[in-house]
Amino acid sequence: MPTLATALLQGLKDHGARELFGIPGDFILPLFKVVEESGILPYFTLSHEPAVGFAADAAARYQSTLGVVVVTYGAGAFNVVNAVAGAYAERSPVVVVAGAPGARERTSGLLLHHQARSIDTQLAVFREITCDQAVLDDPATAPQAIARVLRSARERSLPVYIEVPRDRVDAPVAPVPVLPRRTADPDALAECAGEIAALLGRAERPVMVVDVEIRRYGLEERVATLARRLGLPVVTTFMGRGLLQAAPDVRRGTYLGSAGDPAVTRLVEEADALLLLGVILCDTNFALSEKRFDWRHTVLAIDRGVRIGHHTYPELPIEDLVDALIARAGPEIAARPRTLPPLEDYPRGLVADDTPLAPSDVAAAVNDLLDRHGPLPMTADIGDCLFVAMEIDNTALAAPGYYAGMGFGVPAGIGVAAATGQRPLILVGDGAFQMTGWELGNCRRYGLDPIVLLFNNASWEMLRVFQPESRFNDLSDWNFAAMAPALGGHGERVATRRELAAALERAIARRGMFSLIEVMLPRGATSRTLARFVTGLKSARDRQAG
Ligand SMILES: Cc1ncc(Cc2csc(CCOP(=O)(O)OP(=O)(O)O)c2C)c(N)n1
Ligand SMILES: [Mg+2]
Repeated sequence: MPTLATALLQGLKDHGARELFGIPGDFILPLFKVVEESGILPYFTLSHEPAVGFAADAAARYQSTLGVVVVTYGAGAFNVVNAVAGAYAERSPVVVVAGAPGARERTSGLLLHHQARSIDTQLAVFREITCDQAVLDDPATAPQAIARVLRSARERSLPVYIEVPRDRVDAPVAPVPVLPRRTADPDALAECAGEIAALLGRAERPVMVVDVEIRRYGLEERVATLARRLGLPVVTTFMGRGLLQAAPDVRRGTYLGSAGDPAVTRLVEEADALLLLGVILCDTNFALSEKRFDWRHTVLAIDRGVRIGHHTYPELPIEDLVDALIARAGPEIAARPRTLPPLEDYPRGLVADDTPLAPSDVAAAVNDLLDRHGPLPMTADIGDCLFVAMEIDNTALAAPGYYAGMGFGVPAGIGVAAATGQRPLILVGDGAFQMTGWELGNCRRYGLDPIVLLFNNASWEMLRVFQPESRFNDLSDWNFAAMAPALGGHGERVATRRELAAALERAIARRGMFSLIEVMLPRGATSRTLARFVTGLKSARDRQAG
């Protein structure tokens, strides 16, 4: 008969988890012992729990399955709150497995170490940033509780919380079942699909817009099929950048409103029907829209619901909707006779000369590199590096584009590398690197060799563009490249286009250790995309101020 620990780990694996990330502590030591000795799931420890959360989140995003963090009670669990909040905002199904005091400790009458206000404060905090929770204090009900919570994580593509009292780890329990996925009511699904087909059929200029949920539910291929069947051009949102990498025939670019490619912006804003699949209606996706949605001609499928006009179909999973629309659509039909904008042209052909580097040069150099060597999965942090990522040809990308929390980039790249065995390209600014970049020191023991592009402008530049008068945005130059060898990697500084191109080639050829390329940039210089974003935001604020 399994124990609570082995049943939980096997249950995570049966629900799609492929690894876990964590940092042990005395309240989780018994479980961590089983993690290590059972070998049910590969595990990776990092140096600080925020990184553990970011790594698990990115692993979930890249594999379209559950990410798992295992942390100790209190100090460990509270350290992962921000990463889980970001996962919630961006609909990434991270399972938080947190240690907790045992039954006898709870009644000892003493305040426990790592306890905040009450012993259950940890559960209370995670209730706010997870869609379902379970406290495994009763071996008789624990398997069903685990199954319920893991199904919630998969169905909602949101984080969940599982609390493991440390005196329950070895309790014998039944195996954790895998509960059947709850599908759409067939009649509601048929009615909804029929309504959408009619709406699209009446339209002359329909457009499909896609965002993160089509990756979370592994729908990219089916969505591309649907677009071909319906002859719909597809545009990604800012958050959805990197989606449909394998479907360049349907993809027409990324919608960035007034900050984006004008032809793509016109395609979306002049559409007479919009099919929004998995789209988060957030400011980073739509704050720069020059035209508000006309809900009479707009369909939004997200979070197991479908809104059409001003009515909603509840409990209608997006995967069922996409399948139903594909079934209704006729055979592949040639894209409607429309003049579609050319695919966005990304900067390429960087002349490797002694010109000092500007942020957008990095995009051109990376596009040239990937043209020569093939695609690499990318992660990006918050900062101008994320806007440079918008200038890199559509390659799979994990970045906190909506939640916008710094510190994500490097741990996320480590998570992708550890989970998938692929070699990621990590884009990060100096400010964000100061937060979590040191996690690169963990690459050596796991044999990971990411390539890190560190944008060093000795500045919180994204803040400076909005408040140039503030001197607190001036950072000092930490000379990060010089520290790379001590962390087990290779580091070099580049200041010209020639140096960057050569360093990238050397990094591609260098295997077995991380390669950190410190790109020296002047304060005040930003990418073209960030400059357009700032202009767009300022004019949007002026319009609102009226
Ligand atoms: C956890 C957290 N704390 C503060 C902030 C606020 C912020 C948003 S952008 C930024 C500056 C980033 O500096 P960096 O050097 O990394 O990149 P760049 O601007 O290109 O120079 C800050 C401090 C956010 N978003 N998240
Ligand atoms: Mg900076």
